[in-house]
Amino acid sequence: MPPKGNQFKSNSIKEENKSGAPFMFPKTKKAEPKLPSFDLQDGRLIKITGLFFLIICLYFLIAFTSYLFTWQDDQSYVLESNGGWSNFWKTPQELADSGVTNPVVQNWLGKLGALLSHQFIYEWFGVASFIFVAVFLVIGYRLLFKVKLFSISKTLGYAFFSILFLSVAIGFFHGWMTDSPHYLEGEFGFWTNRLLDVQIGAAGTAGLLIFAALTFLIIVYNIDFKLPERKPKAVAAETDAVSPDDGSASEPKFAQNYPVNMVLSPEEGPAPTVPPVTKLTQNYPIKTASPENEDVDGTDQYEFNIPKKRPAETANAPKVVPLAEVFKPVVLTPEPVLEIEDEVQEEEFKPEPVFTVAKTEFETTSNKLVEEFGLYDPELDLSSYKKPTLELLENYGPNKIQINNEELEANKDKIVETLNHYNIEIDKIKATVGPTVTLYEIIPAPGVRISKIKNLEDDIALSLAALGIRIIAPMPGKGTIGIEVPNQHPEMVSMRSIMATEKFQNIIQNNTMDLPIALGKTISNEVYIADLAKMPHLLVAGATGQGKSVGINAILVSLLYSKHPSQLKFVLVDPKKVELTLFRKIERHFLAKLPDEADAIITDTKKVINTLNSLCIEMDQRYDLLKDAQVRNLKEYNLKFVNRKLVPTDGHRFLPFIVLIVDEFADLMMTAGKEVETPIARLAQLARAVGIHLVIATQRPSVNIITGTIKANFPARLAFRVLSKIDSRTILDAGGADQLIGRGDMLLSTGNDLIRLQCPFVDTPEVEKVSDFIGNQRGYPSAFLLPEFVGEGGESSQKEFDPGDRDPLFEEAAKLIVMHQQGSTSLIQRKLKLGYNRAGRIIDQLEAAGVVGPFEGSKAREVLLPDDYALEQFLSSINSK
Ligand SMILES: Nc1ncnc2c1ncn2[C@@H]1O[C@H](COP(=O)(O)OP(=O)(O)OP(=O)(O)O)[C@@H](O)[C@H]1O
Repeated sequence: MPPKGNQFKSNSIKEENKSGAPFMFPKTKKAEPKLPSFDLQDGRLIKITGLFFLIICLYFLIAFTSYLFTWQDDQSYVLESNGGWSNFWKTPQELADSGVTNPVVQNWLGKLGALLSHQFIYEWFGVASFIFVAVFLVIGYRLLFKVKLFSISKTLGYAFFSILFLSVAIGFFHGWMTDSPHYLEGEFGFWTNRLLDVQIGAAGTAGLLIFAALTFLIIVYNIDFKLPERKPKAVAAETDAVSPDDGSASEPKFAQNYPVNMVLSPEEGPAPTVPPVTKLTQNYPIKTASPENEDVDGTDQYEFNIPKKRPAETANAPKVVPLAEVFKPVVLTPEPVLEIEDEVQEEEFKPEPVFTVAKTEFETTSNKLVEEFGLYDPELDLSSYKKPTLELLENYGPNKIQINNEELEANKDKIVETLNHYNIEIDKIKATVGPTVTLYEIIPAPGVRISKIKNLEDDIALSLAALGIRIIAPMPGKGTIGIEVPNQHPEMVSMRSIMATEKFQNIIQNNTMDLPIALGKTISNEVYIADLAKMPHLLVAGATGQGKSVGINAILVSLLYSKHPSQLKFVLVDPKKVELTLFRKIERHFLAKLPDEADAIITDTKKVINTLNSLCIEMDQRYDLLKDAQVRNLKEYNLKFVNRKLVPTDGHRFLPFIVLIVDEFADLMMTAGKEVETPIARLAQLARAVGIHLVIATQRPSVNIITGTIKANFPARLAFRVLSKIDSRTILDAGGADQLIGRGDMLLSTGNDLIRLQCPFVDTPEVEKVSDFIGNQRGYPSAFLLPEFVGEGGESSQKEFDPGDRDPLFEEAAKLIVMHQQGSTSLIQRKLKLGYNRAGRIIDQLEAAGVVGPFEGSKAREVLLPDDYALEQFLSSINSK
């Protein structure tokens, strides 16, 4: 909404033009001195009007009261037949001539008092005219003292009805006694009754009056509640509770708010399961369900009837029940502000009470928004986006385990032989053929010590003449000893075969995992899919050429196949510069970057530090948003946002998951050390709840790279083949990774379990096709922008302002910012339709020039110029330089 000041300006310009006068800025008009004007907004006029009403009120009150005593004396003076109002100007002589028997008026307020009272009371509405006094009082009091006795509009409405109704009602009863109009009902009341009598008869008139009275009571009583189907009988019972001349009648007299978790509103329809509240005494605490409360004296308690019998029966024997018991059937929402309302009712009338659980104002607005616009759909911006298809991936091999019985037999024989050689007897042996290794499970004869078998690991490997034998003794949860022997012809697990499985497709379709990553096949040929969001971070290690990069590609591809660009963003760090370049094409869909960065894939160590720190800012901002939304994690937050319970005007936004992938962590640690370790450790410690997850890969899992701090925060670790047992221990806290066979053979440690997996293979051309497929679709205008981070000596810290070098839109941007008093880049971007980079440059210039303050993280920058005038002065000063 444009500011008011501008509206006034444009209005005044319009008026100038309408009248044909030459165009002038309103400023020039200021020169003419003006007399004080009494327009409607002037407080003095209002006060005078208020005073006038109060005087009139007093005048009428005295005149009317006097009329009750003096009307007979003044009758001949005020009668229409004797001259009526024209007598006001007549001399006593003239009055005598016109037949006035008593020319000296007795009314305490003289001729005018007598004439006015006669007009209002006798000729119009009878004693009901006193209601005018009340009306004038309410209006005058409000205008003069600015004190709201009652709502003026309601007062006028009720007064109008009451005057007419009372006049006719009094006329109806008085009509039985007299044949001529009387001051009690006035001529209006008298003649209306006559007319009604002729048309609908006395009974009809009585019916009409009752109907009018009840209608009035219904309207008055239900003024704040909707009850169109309210029975007249119910209203009849309420007559004691509401008085028609009570200006506050819109609220039931006995309504009180109590901090109990629900609203009892008898107006909203029947609820048969709930007993009626028969008595409600103010200012007493509500008793909780305890046996001693059941017999307490009714006057000190809130008592509720359980309608076990018909109302008439329960009226005689009301049973006191604790509030908690009465309200049992209602499912409560957490801590809404709730009220109990009741009314005084006659014994025989028992309306059926109704429970409604009050919705907070906030809930109702969000419900309204959802009704109007539907749920917020984050995918709408890129609604045409298509997820990559399976055809983009290659199908390697038959995808079926080829069981070579000869090999199996030979291996079994060798194992049995070797063990026998060491006097270890075997009861049973079972083989499970996996893609790369076959697991032989041995049940040793009773009495054989497991440690003995474990110690023979190398001997068995030697006798089997195979690399990569791993002995698992005992097999967790199985009571057997496992010997993993590599297959002579390992099978390649293609990414496509994993993606095509029902398991993966179900996960994608049913959204059962937030960040599903396909990690290949287990030793028993099961497809293994993990949820990165639950891990919540992943440390990947493996010697060079063992399949690490393929593994990272597999993780990226799994996520690209399962998520919409609005739900997920990657921050890609690739110090090796070549591994992740394939994903450059998906920048505008899936990548996040620093505001001023040209390239979304970060290869420079300095920029990595800035990006990691920026991610920490993003994390902190997200925590602030979560705190503000009173939720504990990203999922709950987004759910609230989708349900429109959080609105962008409060700074809320839909939060996509952010996955940080670092392909060569060792390189970073060597060049930047603590500068990298600190933000990584912070993110690893805290970022999971706000949807930021890390995948850190390293070739060298030595302790100076994977430090204690980092390791402690990465419970999930993935080891490809490493060169030494020590490396294996560093990464997995256990041996085994050194005995893997490479080419995607890996061990996944999830804290307790160690699972051997064959990583799915996805080749570079496949990745390229997938990124092409995504990149060729319509994307966002730019990559997802991370918060700005100004490091020491960073570009943004140069705050020299050169007026000659300013952007052509500098002035326009400055005006915009001063007008909105909001120093935000996105405002400039939006209003001037600029790209982020240019808008960012302008805001830097504005900062250097002193129009806005420094960057303040998530908040908009402070605007240092208060108004247009200051800006104009400022601009002319820099222009003159
Ligand atoms: N899951 C797999 N299935 C089959 N072969 C694989 C698999 N993973 C890797 N390989 C083979 O191993 C080779 C090396 O893999 P990759 O490039 O991933 O190694 P790396 O660990 O990333 O090496 P570096 O650290 O030097 O980049 C691949 O070219 C491929 O032939």
